[in-house]
Amino acid sequence: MTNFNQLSISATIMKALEKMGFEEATPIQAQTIPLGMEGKDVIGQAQTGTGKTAAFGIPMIEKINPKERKIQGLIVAPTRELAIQVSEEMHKLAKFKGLRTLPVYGGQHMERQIRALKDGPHIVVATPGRLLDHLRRRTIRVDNVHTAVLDEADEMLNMGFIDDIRDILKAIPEDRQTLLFSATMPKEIRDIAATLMKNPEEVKVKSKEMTVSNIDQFFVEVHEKQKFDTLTNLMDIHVPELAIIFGRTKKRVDELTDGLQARGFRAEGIHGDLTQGKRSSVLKQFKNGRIEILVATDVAARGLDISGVTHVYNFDIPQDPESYVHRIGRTGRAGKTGEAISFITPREVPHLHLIEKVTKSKMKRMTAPSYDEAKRGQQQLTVQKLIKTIEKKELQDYRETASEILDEYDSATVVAAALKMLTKERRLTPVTLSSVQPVSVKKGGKGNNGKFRNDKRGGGYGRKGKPQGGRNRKFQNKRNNKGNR
Ligand SMILES: Nc1ncnc2c1ncn2[C@@H]1O[C@H](COP(=O)(O)OP(=O)(O)OP(=O)(O)O)[C@@H](O)[C@H]1O
Ligand SMILES: [Mg+2]
Repeated sequence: MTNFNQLSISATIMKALEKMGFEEATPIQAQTIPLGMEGKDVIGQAQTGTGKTAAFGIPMIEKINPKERKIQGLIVAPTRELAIQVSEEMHKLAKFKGLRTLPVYGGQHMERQIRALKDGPHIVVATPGRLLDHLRRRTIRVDNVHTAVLDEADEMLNMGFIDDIRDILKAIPEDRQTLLFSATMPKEIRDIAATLMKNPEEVKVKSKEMTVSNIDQFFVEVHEKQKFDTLTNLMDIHVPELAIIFGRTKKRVDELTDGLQARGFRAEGIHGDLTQGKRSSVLKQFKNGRIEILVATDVAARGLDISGVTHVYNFDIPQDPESYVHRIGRTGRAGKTGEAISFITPREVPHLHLIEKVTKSKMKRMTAPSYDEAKRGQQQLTVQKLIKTIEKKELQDYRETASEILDEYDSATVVAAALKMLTKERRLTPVTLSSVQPVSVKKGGKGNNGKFRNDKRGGGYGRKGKPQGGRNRKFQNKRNNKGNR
């Protein structure tokens, strides 16, 4: 274990780390902060939830001159929610140094954003689409940027983004320092990455598996038509504190959310077709526990750090092993434990093995619970509610009626009736989802290691409307397809 004070970090950042409760540096932080502070280009790979944000954030902050009110650090992240979160973490790390950090993302009011930019932030955390819009309009100047970071680098260098990222990096002075971080880095993408950097140092935190060991991984083999009942049965038994359920498409997420609500779960969906206002409010409700289940497309798969997520359900198994790694990584963060449960239809079994092979981890078989087992789980929940009410001791007004009924019936019968009334029998609300095709292993048997997907860009990234390439052809938008997340 490495102490932060062994890493020559300046006093203002040390103060921030103390305030944030960081006692020791994580392995990726211990290995990349010194390289970053030397000015080296770094490709950093470490498992989900192991503190990559501070690993690139600290060296960036160290290099920034607070007196110069120009953008000196630029971080690009694939989704709006992640840009906001990274910006918040950077703000916490940099506040005693007096740095200003601004998130810039699609779906936000352009005029308001331009005003905030005029305020002179030192660090900007942006999504690629909106950043390019600003570069085209010349409302963001990156001539003074000396540190550029691609968070979720492999995702950003996928087919759908690569041209945008190239254009962004071309606008930044060449003598910049470039830092690329992710939990996954397929070789093909690493090769592309190297072309954008100067003699990058590669740091890969050694571990046998791509996934963290504090996530217990399970799979349930289940026919498509039984998936939904199995899901609600499982949740009645697991009783997650907070759970994320991943579905394959936006429509799927909408249907799942409706179905879960109909069965009495506090669930909301998040995907790229929702307004930014809705996306933000859903995430806020989830973070403060007002909703207990977040149903999401892959738009929520990467980077999001929400404490209290105890369970991740892959209602639909993801196509790419990388996506699997990131999705399940929403639990088991910063040393906490979590469970990941993936639903596999019988035809998807080969795909399960592919994911296990690429991620070098094993999923244990979990049997689908029976309805009776789930019903016991539901009753336990009701019992807990009942006990809470008993402990509140505000029952005086009910005692007389209670003793009257106990004169006529025995106490077990009365309690059983109360439990029945208070327990929502979920089975009584039938839910049918539109059918979907099973995922299949791609030709060649090796699968698609997360590379070169061009079928799901757009929706999650907030690019709405036409490109505005007129002013500056260099920043012409080449991508305008509608994604499925
Ligand atoms: N040294 C540390 N000590 C304690 N907690 C830390 C430390 N570094 C980071 N954390 C906390 O750990 C959590 C995960 O960090 P972070 O989001 O940076 O992980 P990540 O590696 O980027 O994960 P992902 O691959 O999912 O993006 C955050 O809540 C962060 O504040
Ligand atoms: Mg991260």
